[in-house]
Amino acid sequence: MFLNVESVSVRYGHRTARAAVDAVSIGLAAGEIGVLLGPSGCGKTSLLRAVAGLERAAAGRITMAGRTLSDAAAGLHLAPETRRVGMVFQDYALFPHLTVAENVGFGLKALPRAEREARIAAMLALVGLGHAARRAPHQLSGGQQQRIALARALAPRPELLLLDEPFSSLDADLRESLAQELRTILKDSGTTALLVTHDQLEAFALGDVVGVMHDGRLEQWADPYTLYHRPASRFVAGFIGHGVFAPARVAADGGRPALQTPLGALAGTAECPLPGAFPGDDCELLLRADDVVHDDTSPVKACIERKAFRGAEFLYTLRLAGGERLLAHVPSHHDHAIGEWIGIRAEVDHLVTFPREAAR
Ligand SMILES: Nc1ncnc2c1ncn2[C@@H]1O[C@H](COP(=O)(O)OP(=O)(O)OP(=O)(O)O)[C@@H](O)[C@H]1O
Repeated sequence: MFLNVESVSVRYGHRTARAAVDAVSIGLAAGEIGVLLGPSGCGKTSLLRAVAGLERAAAGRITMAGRTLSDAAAGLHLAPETRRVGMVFQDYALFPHLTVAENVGFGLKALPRAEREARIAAMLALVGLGHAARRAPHQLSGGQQQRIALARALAPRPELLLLDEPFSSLDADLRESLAQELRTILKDSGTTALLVTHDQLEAFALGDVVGVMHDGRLEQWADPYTLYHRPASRFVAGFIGHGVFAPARVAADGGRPALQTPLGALAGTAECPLPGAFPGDDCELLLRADDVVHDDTSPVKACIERKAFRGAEFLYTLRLAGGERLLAHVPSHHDHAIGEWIGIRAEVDHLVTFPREAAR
């Protein structure tokens, strides 16, 4: 791997304080985009800052392209400016008294003038703002300023680009288009990048690999498809997408093993074998809103408790006769009233089960 973060911990204050980052390991291949995702306070920014060298790792090692950047056991900690790492922060902090071109050229002072100007022009072209070179930052929109911040960070050819919530001060529409653009720019320039966000759509739009953090720990480090369809923990399953945990039981269905669920028996497949030994064969099945299909011919009926319009679809909150609650995405031309009973069935491609939690 190009970037290796090995069992890194970050602690603020006393050695015995709870770790903000607790023995986290991740790796990125050259040119890959990694995203750290998780709720506020889970430690994403602290991990990013440890990679940047802005925080000292209390334990673990960080290496990049064969160089050791941090090694807590050996007491080694390279200063941020010697790590060949570029950074883009949330508040894009362009220098207001410099032009756009001067901002982009800020880290290139050591280059001969002609080379420097060529690099500035190339970076401005990369972010689609070649025409804005002579403007002042305040003459640009928020999204344009953030693209200049990106050009400025990429100009000195960092080996790794770190981005901390780069779009959080922008409005939702702009965020989505910039996320797509950012991915194209990073891929076109072959940049290896690690980005922090709490927005899962942004993480999925950008990341080749996404890490979900919770209470300082890394719960899973995987591609977006795997995170969604094969969450490794109950926390990841609950944090990503819409879904519920339905009580289920491993039992025989006409002699074949099956999972008995409130929506009927579901058979395992070679790809998704039925779970092995749950105590008493009881477990909980993750049922995502897109695993539950509206079907008037189904014998299973559910009452609509709530519905949220999402344009192309509704997100229905449903209650079965037995009291279990489910979520379902239903095309928005199926506009049923709250309180109405509709037919539903399960269409589950991936059986994801967890041990049943006693207190639930
Ligand atoms: N400089 C600091 N001094 C003391 N504690 C800190 C410091 N920075 C962060 N923490 C604590 O470390 C934990 C992780 O914080 P961190 O900022 O890394 O989380 P985060 O996931 O990036 O959160 P957010 O999305 O809100 O920025 C939190 O409990 C936070 O209060």
